[in-house]
Parts: sequence; C-alpha cells; structure tokens
Amino acid sequence: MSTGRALHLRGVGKTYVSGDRVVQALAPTDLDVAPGEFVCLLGASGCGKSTLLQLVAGLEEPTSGQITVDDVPVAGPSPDRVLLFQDAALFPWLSVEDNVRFGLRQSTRSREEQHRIAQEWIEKVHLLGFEHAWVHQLSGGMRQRAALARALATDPSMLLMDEPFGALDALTRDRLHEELESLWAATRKTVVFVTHNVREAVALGDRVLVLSPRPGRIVGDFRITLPRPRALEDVTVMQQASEIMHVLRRALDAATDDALLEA
Ligand SMILES: Nc1ncnc2c1ncn2[C@@H]1O[C@H](COP(=O)(O)OP(=O)(O)OP(=O)(O)O)[C@@H](O)[C@H]1O
Repeated sequence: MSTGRALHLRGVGKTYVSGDRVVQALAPTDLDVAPGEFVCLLGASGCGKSTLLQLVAGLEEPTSGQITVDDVPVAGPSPDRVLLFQDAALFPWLSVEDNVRFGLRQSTRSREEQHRIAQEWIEKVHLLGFEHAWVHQLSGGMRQRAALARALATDPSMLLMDEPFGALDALTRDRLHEELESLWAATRKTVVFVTHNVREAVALGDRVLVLSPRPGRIVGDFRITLPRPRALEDVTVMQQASEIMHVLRRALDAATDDALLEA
C-alpha cells in the first residue's frame, strides 16, 4: 500500500573517506516529501546539499539510514529520478532534438513516437526552431531549457536540480523560474531544488529546508504558502526570505570554524 510519500529518508548520513581524510558531509537526516511537492534546499557552501541530492539520485550510497522513492528503496540510479546541474550536461555531438530524445531511446517507443514526444517537450520549453541546433549554438538559458526538456521527456517522477540556474544572468534566470514553475504546475513532478539563493528558494518552493554547515543537518523547515506565481522582488518573498536568512545566519554562527574552513 502506498504511504503517499514521494521521498522518505530515515537516518540518512554520509561520510566520505578519501585516503586518511574523513569528511562527514551529512549527519543522519530524516525527511519526508509529498508527491508533487517542490522542496528547496538551502545552506552554506559545503554543507552537504549536493551530497543529499546524489544520495537520492542513487549516485552515492549512504553511510547510514535508508532512502525510499515512491516506497521503493533507492539502490542505484534510475531514470525515474533525473538530476539536473548548473552545467546543463548535454551531449555536444547531438542536436537539441537528439539530446531530448536520448532518454527515450531506451524505451520501447517507436521512432515516430520518440520524435513526437521530443517535439512536444521542445515546444513546451520554447525551443521550437532550434531542434537541429548544436549545443554550442545555444545560450546558457537555452541549454537549461533543453536539459529540462530532456529530463521531462522520459516522464520521471522526480526532478533533482542542483543549482541549475546559478550561472545564468538575472533576466534569463527569472524567465526560467517562470517556465519551471509552469512546467511543474502542469506536470506535478516532485522537485528537490538546491540553491544558495534564499529568495530563489522562497519564490519557487512549497517548502524551504535549511541545512546547517557541515555536517549538514536540517535546521529549518519552512512552508511557503504565498500565492503563485511569485517574483524575486515581491515584498512578501523578501520578507519570508529575510526570516529564513536569519535561521541560516544562526546556523552559520553556531558552526565550528573547521566546518566552514574545510567546506
Ligand atoms: N566524493 C567526495 N569525496 C570526498 N569528499 C567529498 C565528496 N563529495 C563531497 N565531499 C565533501 O563533502 C562536503 C559536502 O559537499 P557537498 O558538495 O555535498 O556540499 P554542497 O552544500 O553541495 O556545497 P556547494 O554549495 O559548495 O556546492 C564538502 O566538504 C565536500 O568537500
């Protein structure tokens, strides 16, 4: 029977050991995310945000605890949990359309069906006319759109986004916020979105989780109920961001100098 939890972490911790260097990146962590929820993860550099995403993606194994996605234990990567990075990580030797179709090739769909689905997503991310373009011919924002189309074309249940818009200029980032929000509203994918930007987290999230400096622990869990769509410069977004900033600062102040220096 389904528990109604898209993501469930119990006691999930991660310690990296490389040579004689031992780094506890994530303290044992509990977390439940509901299906379709948009969760933003905030925290200082090196606090274990990417580690948490990699664990959920199945790219790293936890040192302790258990992770389930849709009630199934995570035992490795799955096309159902797609990870998107700041670097859109498209294949430069493939056109936009072939990049978007890439994940569909593993499916049993016919070539025509793959083409139709790819076109549909290319249109949804506003890249019509660029189907045959090469990756190097796209702007940073267009690359992120193509990466989003590639991710969504395979119909995953969860998007794991690691600072996807961190390298974009402010105007492009604003556009992509709007587009991501409307794609999310239309598809209701569960999203875990890592960012350093408090206002970005408030503008996008149903929930904002604040991680302490390393080893990361969840020290704040804010529900954002402001009406959507939200803009970074909305007064209400700024007010909520400043409340969260306060919790982030407190967590930083409480951290040992070692945790911050070694991050
Ligand atoms: N594969 C690895 N081997 C050893 N240490 C690692 C590895 N990956 C991450 N770390 C360490 O674990 C800690 C947490 O790293 P992580 O990348 O998860 O943090 P982050 O919050 O995502 O940081 P940033 O915001 O700077 O991207 C850091 O001290 C980092 O150096």
